[in-house]
Amino acid sequence: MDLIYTEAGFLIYIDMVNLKFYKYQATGNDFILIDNRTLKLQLDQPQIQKLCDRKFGIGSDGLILIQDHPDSDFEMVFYNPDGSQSLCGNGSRCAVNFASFLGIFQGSTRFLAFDGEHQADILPDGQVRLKMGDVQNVRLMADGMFIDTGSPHLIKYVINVQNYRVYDEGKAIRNGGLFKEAGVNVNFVQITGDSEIFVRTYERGVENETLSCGTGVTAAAIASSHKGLNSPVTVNTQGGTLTVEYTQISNDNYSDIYLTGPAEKVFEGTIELN
Ligand SMILES: N[C@H](CCC[C@H](N)C(=O)O)C(=O)O
Repeated sequence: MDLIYTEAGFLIYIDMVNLKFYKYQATGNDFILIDNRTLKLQLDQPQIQKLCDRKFGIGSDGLILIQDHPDSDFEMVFYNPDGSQSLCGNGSRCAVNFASFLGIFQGSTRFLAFDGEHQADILPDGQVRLKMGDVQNVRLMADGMFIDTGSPHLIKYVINVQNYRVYDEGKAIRNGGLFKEAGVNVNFVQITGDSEIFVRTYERGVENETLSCGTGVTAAAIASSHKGLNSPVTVNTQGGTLTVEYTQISNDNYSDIYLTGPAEKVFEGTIELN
């Protein structure tokens, strides 16, 4: 049973709605996007889980609602498939392209996400350049470097990332003592050049490896400044290539952080939502 507002502003109960959705992917990190500006749908965790399920639903690494906001061009509300929330870098880049498709803005935008307001530009080649929040802390831990780029990330450097047991080791760390409660995204990183890395990520809330993770590649690029790499960093992932730029102010302080890469519509459709 859902509560929604009609165009006239009436609050009505509905048993089932034919929900229009759009499917986007950003370097293989895929998302369901819904224009929620009029619908004002409030989804519960079982509905989110079902929509994101790759067998019983549409299938995705997350779900994003686009909503009006009095102080920004729009607000994006992101959910992991398990219903948990955080900033989503690749999802934000998809939301920017979707909001432009909806005619909410052209060229440059300011929108609200889980960790506050972000600015983004759609580049002439269609890639999206997203401004990330500043980073004030790089914590060296036994298991690797911990950096929060709007979602929590652990960075581990490995020799042969292509053959690494990302799922097994990522799952163990994410559910291990230190991170069991809040969870963490685990990024396995191989330095492949003077300003190039390859990143594979086990994602919290997806509870699996994803083909790329925007906040993860951002954290990995920043961590790599402690390994002698400088901005801009080319980050290759299983799903494609991204670029991370930043200004390092001090050992732990980074600002003007930008994540750039493609974000494309794959298909659109409707689904019956109970
Ligand atoms: N799973 C992450 C959120 C999505 C991160 C990733 N999809 C991205 O592009 O940043 C978490 O719960 O911290």
